[in-house]
Amino acid sequence: MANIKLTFPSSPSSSTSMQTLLPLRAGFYGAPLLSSSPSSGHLLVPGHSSGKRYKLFVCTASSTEQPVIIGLAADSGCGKSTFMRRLTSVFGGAATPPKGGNPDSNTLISDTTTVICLDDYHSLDRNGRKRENVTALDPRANNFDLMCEQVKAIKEGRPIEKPIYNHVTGLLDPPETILPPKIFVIEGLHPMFDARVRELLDFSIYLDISDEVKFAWKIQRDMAERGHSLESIKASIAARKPDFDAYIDPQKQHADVVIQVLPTRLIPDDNEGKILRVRMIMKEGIPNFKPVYLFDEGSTISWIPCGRKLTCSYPGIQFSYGPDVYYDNEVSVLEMDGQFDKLDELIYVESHLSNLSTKFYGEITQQMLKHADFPGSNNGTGFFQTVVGLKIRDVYEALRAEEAATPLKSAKA
Ligand SMILES: Nc1ncnc2c1ncn2[C@@H]1O[C@H](COP(=O)(O)OP(=O)(O)OP(=O)(O)O)[C@@H](O)[C@H]1O
Ligand SMILES: O=C(CO)[C@H](O)[C@H](O)COP(=O)(O)O
Repeated sequence: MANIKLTFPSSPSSSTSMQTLLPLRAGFYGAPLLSSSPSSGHLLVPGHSSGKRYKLFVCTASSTEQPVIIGLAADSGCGKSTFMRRLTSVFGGAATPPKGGNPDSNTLISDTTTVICLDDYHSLDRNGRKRENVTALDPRANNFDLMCEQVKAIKEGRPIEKPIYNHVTGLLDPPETILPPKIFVIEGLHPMFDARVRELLDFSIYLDISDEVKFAWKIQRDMAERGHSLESIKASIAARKPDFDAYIDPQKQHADVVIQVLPTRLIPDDNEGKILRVRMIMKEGIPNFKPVYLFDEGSTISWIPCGRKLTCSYPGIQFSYGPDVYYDNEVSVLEMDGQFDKLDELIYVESHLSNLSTKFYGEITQQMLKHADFPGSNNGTGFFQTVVGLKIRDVYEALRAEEAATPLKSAKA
């Protein structure tokens, strides 16, 4: 059987560089790599007697990089998309659906990051769920074997043919090809449900939106923007609740960071859900992750910022910080209740926090100002989501550095 030499442009653009080809990625097509030469631009693979064609692809990730896998769990309509937009912005570049692909794809791709939505692993489409009388939250409506197999493949640097759940038609569409990126985010209902998938995550986040706030957000979006009636929104939340409690909510015990969103305590009996108390619950002892702290690490602190330095109208703003225990795990909790009026004054708060993982003074404030129009930019939801974005950058850089320090290990992995 003759070997095949695949030749590349001699001066490849940065996005099609030979150096971006991974041995493992070539192997995916049944073509184990015999040799490669970035300088002369070739890749040698064995010929195939069956006449099967090799499908050639080029990835934008660097050859020795193993993708970092991030899990983001939350119920539908709880701010996952907003969080993802903040995250991809930290790494630079906008995230867009795969070019030339299915217009109803749920995937978002930016220079460094690919975000897939786990709804794509629904094994039952809308009709199937109706027939079987199960919700999309029920594990029986989802294919965890395939999810596990494909997340593992990406982690090992191999592309996948991922199904697409079409939210417009309620049907399962033909699959799309996903190439291993530098950062692979799996977002949706169940990223931490299956222990095998959980094991593959390098970092995990759970967006924990209280029922009151979820209701307020649903009304805002589904009633104001999508024309749903109040009764139908209430009915949809009630119908999901038992499965949400059984299958989605328990995942928060596994998350490295939980962003909990609650009604404010600054206004007695507030039920508008506009002013929020947001808590960032950060697990201690997670590799490459240092919890943020206020003033003094490990102390219990309550802080009402000076009104002359941080303008905030009624009901004001209050921070607290301290150690706690969450599902038997030691955690640090940073809390912000209330909202700020002038986004640029956030620098005052930023300068009082430590372990923020910023690269320069004021980076968080700059990020927040960049996306002032995103929901939650004047309160703790946007603030803490931005902090977690920087923490993910930290995890990514630390894993890259570890890989660089042990090149043999990463080549063999
Ligand atoms: N931090 C926030 N503050 C106020 N409202 C918010 C916030 N985050 C999200 N929302 C509201 O919730 C809606 C849904 O947000 P987003 O699209 O980010 O959620 P999602 O989890 O991706 O939703 P889905 O899974 O249904 O696509 C927004 O349109 C907005 O109305
Ligand atoms: O919980 C959800 C996650 O986004 C959706 O309700 C689920 O994916 C089903 O989608 P649809 O309502 O479009 O059939």
